[in-house]
Amino acid sequence: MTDQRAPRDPHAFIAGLPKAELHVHHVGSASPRIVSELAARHPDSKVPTDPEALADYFTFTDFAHFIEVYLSVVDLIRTPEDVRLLTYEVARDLARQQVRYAELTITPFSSTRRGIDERAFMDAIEDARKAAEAEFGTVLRWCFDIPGEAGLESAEETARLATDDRLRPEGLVSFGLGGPEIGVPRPQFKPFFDRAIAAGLHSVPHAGETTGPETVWAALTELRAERIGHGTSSAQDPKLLAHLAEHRIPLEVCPTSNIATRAVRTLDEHPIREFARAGVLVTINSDDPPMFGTDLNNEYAVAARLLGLDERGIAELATNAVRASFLDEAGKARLTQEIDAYTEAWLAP
Ligand SMILES: Nc1ncnc2c1ncn2[C@@H]1O[C@H](CCC(=O)c2cccc(C(=O)O)c2)[C@@H](O)[C@H]1O
Ligand SMILES: [Zn+2]
Repeated sequence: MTDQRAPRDPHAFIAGLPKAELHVHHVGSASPRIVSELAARHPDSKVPTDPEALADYFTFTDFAHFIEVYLSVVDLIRTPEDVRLLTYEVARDLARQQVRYAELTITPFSSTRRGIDERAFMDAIEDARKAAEAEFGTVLRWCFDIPGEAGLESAEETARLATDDRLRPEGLVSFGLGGPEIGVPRPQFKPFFDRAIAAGLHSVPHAGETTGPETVWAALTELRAERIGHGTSSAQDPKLLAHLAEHRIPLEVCPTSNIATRAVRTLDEHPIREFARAGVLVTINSDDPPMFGTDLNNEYAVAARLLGLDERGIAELATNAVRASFLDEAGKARLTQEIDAYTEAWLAP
C-alpha cells in the first residue's frame, strides 16, 4: 500500500464498507448500555451503572490495570441469560458497522469457573449466533482462548471445552491465548494447542503485545500460530517481519487498543507503517471497542490516516481480513465480491 489520493470522505466510505473482524473479544465488546444494565442487576459490583462514569472507569494506567477492569466486567456475567444478551447485542453492534463476518474471542474458563454451567454457556452463545445470522445477517464464529495468567488449569479446561465433541459449539473455529504476556511464556501451552489443532481448530494466540518479538517467534514455532494477535513488537525484528511477510502470516492489528493499554505510546509511533512497508498482511481490528472508546469503523479510519490510504487502499484492509479469516472459500469469495462492488460503486463518476 503506497501513499495515495486522499479519499473523498473516508468516514462515510468506511461506514458503508462491508467488513470482517478477526480480533474482537466477547466481554470486551459489551457496550456501555449492556455493562450498565448488568451492573444495575448486581449492585455489589464496583462497575459504575452510569455510562458517563463508565467512560472514566474504562481509562487504564497500564496493561495490568486493563486486565483488572476487564475482569470486573467478566464478574457481571453470571447467568446463561446474561451470556445470551451480551452475545446478541455484540452482534447487533457489529451489524451496525457493516461487519458481515466476525471471529469473536470468548474465554469460557472465566465464565465456567465463576459458576456458569458449561452446557448452558455453549447453548447461550450458539442461540445468539443463530439469531444474529437470521436477524442481522452477521455471521459469527468463535475463538476460545486460554487466559494465560490463570495457568495450566485454565489451559486444560479451555482445551477440554474446545475439543470434547459433546460440548464444543458448532461455531468454534479457532483456539487462542490471551491475558498478560509478561511472566506467561508461550511454550507451556504447546500441548493444549496441539490438541486443539488435532481437533481441527486454527491457532491464533496473542503475542508481542506487551513483550518482545521472541514471544511472537514462540507463538509461531511452539503454538503453530496461523495468525498473531497484535504482534506489535514484530517491528523490532527485521527477520521476523520478513518471515511474517514471506509466509503470509497475518497480524491482527488493533491500533487504539495498543494506545489504551499503553503497549504503544502514541498512534504516530504505532508500527503499522513498518508492517505495511515489510509487506506483512495487516488486518484491522478493535479488540475491546467500548473499553477503548473506539469501534471498528474508527480503527479503519485510524489505519487509513496512518497508512495514507485512498478508498481502494481502505477496501484492501477489508479484503485482507476476509483472506485471513477462517470463513469457507465460498463465503470468502462472496464477501470479497461485495467489498469490490461497494468500492467500485463508490468511486464511479
Ligand atoms: N488486548 C488484550 N490482550 C490480552 N487479553 C485480552 C485483551 N483484550 C481482552 N483480553 C482478554 O482478557 C482476558 C484476560 C483474563 C486474565 O488475564 C485472567 C487472569 C487470571 C484469572 C482469570 C480468570 O478468569 O479467572 C483471567 C482474556 O479473556 C482475554 O481474552
Ligand atoms: Zn485481544
